Amino acid sequence: MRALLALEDGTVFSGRAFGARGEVWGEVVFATAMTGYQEVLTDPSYCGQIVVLTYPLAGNYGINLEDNEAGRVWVRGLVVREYCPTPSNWRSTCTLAEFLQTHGVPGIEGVDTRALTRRLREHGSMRGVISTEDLDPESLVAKARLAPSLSEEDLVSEVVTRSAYTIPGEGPRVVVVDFGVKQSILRQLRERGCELVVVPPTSSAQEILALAPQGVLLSNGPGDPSRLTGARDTVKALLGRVPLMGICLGHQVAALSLGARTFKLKFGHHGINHPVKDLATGRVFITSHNHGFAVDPASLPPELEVSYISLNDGTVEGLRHKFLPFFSVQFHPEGGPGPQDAAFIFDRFLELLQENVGR
Ligand SMILES: NC(=O)CC[C@H](N)C(=O)O
Repeated sequence: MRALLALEDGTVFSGRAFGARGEVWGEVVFATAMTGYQEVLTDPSYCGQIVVLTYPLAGNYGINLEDNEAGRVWVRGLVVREYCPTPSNWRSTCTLAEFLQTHGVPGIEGVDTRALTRRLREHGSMRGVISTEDLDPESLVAKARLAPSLSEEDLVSEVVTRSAYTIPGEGPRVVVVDFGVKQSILRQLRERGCELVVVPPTSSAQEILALAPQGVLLSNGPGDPSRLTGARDTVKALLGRVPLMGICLGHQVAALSLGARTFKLKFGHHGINHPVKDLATGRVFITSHNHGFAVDPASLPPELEVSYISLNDGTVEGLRHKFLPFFSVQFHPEGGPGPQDAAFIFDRFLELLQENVGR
């Protein structure tokens, strides 16, 4: 069955449908990881986006029961060069197309993803529509132009927990403020023995402090961080009262709470081999990235310092507070997908909790 992908700049790509039938719109972004499509599809940070995989073959190792980052697919649509309907892997329980069908998400294959990626790289991320129903290119382009931008959508409230829940552990109690948390982040904290209380992002500072946490983790999540003014004020009230760590959206919200600004990157960082440099040691780490926004270094207040930068484009990739127990990373120390070379960041967080015991 034929499917079309139309972009707001008027470009239309024709391909074959796989996965669910239907029509979806979203911000079209390219992701450069060669593996890890299951983690990408289920990462709540991708809510609102149509993902183009630059690696030309998808589906060859199927879908398994262990690699989900959430209980459902969050990307709105998937674009690939070639879909493999015959997966071969001992863990595979279904095909990529079946997985997309189950979750009602359309895929389109047979697209010249190299040409598409070059266009996104030149023009920046764009709104787009995938359809298996409306095969009129002009009408689809018009729909792409009418679609809301990512910044106009309230995506965080779509993906988060409605009520708090606890994951038991023998170690320090950590409150995770859920903006769309990935399972891999919770896993990293659980492996270090933490007792986790995952709370909705609408929780107030008093509600969070009433849980007597030894630390608070601000999670990853979808959309434009500058929309989250309530969470920004909550983080401001928590700063200095409890050790804090932010990852990706959590990092951006924390920066905003300290008066910094965020801005939209042209086409974002979505991949698993992004080099970042630790400015304190000069050491370089290969890290997993998934962000379309970044903190403006010119807007940082004097009490915040940049701890990591991207070696690809100089983007701020980490922050540290000079006096208060707070640090954050824009990249993903948990991998999922991607290398866990920077998983020691979670150890740093636990050290920060220990340092602050009894304060
Ligand atoms: N993975 C994330 O938390 C992404 C943060 C934010 N939505 C961005 O695109 O920059």
